[in-house]
Amino acid sequence: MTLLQVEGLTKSFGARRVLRDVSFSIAEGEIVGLVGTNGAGKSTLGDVVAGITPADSGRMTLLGHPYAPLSAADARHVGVGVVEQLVRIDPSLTVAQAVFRGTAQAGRPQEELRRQAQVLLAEVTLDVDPDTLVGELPHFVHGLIETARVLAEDTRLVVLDEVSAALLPSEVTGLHAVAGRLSRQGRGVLYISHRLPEMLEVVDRVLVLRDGRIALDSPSAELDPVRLAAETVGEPVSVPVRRETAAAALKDSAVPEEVAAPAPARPAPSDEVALRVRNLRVPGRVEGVDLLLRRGEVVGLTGHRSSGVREIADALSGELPAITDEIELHGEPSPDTGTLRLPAYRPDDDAYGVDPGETIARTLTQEAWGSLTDLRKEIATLREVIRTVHQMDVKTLSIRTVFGALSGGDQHKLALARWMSSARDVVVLHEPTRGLDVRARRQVRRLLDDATAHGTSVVVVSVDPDELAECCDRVGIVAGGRVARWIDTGELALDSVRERIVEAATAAA
Ligand SMILES: Nc1ncnc2c1ncn2[C@@H]1O[C@H](COP(=O)(O)OP(=O)(O)OP(=O)(O)O)[C@@H](O)[C@H]1O
Repeated sequence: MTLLQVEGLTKSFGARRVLRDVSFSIAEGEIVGLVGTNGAGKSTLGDVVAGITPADSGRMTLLGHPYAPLSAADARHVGVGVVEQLVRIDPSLTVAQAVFRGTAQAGRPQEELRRQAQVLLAEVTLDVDPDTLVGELPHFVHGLIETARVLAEDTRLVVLDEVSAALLPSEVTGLHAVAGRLSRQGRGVLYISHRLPEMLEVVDRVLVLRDGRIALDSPSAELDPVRLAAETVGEPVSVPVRRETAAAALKDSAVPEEVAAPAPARPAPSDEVALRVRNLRVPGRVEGVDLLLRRGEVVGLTGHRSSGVREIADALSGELPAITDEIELHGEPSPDTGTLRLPAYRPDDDAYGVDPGETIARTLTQEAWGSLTDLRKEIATLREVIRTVHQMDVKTLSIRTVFGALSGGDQHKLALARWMSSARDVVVLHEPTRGLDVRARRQVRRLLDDATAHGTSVVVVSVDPDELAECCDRVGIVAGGRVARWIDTGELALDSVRERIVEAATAAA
């Protein structure tokens, strides 16, 4: 039976028309994927379904009854729940309080809530004590706590907005198990994601939102990741390749040419050593890591939450005190073997360290703006802003739009572009393509290409095997505070790199 029927939805923000005549349905027990480029309107559509944002026109029915929620609470009341994309839970709550906040069970005795929370957290594969304060946990857990909260409610339809974006493959498997369970219980799931290969493993059907309309409504069995990526952007997509000729890479891949075009191959990094670290230790957490980074090289690091990968990254950027036997920078031994202070980009940090109320123009020119003294300089600066907005394909009508009104992916792209513009030498990037669509991933790769061509070397720390496969020359799998294995990505097709990373990370866990 049809659970949700959506007909002719439209939605605009000011002059920006985001949804145009959107119609689709979700059957009971169906998991429906929703994909689209950054700013295509996926979250807006999810928010309309979940009562967070009202549509301008159109109608919805839930199990055949008219459904026009006035708020998220209203939607929850009739069984529609949502895990929002950039959810930030009050850090002063305990995990158990967070799971049950706003639910019918909230008033029950604490001990009972604790026990129930434990069961729900296990279901979403979150191994934390329910008494822990939310503020003490890394940001990726917020989405999982919210998912546990949706499970605690008697939900008929769940909107999962990019919950998987920050998760390891094993955690994504856990999330998919939850979606599968909801489906077997006859509930519906609207699953929003940019991680297409993983998404195709769990959904029954896929909707592609393009130019505000449903451009494709197809059973997932008829799609593969590259074809779906091409449908998402409405043109052939580039298949990233490195250190081999682009044409050869495409010839060897199983992807038909009408949906895939090769990206220009990046030059191989030079032999010059940019950074060599011997025997890096963080007592009790990192056991002795040797790291060699050549000039212009991109090296990935990944591993399970308790593997020590985060600690290695924190030691590299000086957030954790580390001990080393030797640090060599550009062939010169560093006199100070304990101090590494590589600049690090983290998308979680205070929403990119950017004021969401500031305009795009001001965000991108934070320093230059205040010091501008002549018109020519001012024009050149604004040109540069417009160039970046175009280059990163940010969907906005004006550079005076406030940063916080941009879609999640567009915010991330601009924040990264701003950060990379001053990146020099050796830097650490955490999850540089998280939440980005296939075209935006290519733009980030171009940012990396530009930076590495100018001699910058990059350490990418990531949970996403596709991101690592696309961006890195080598990937280190971390386990037990050491790099257990290096995977050289240069000679391999993307799919095999991805497979090897997942396989090695699973074996090392
Ligand atoms: N409250 C708002 N005010 C103004 N514009 C908004 C608002 N919310 C969304 N928009 C605009 O609507 C468009 C669609 O945004 P939405 O967040 O739905 O995109 P999305 O497909 O979820 O993107 P992403 O993949 O980047 O998360 C964007 O251009 C965004 O700037």
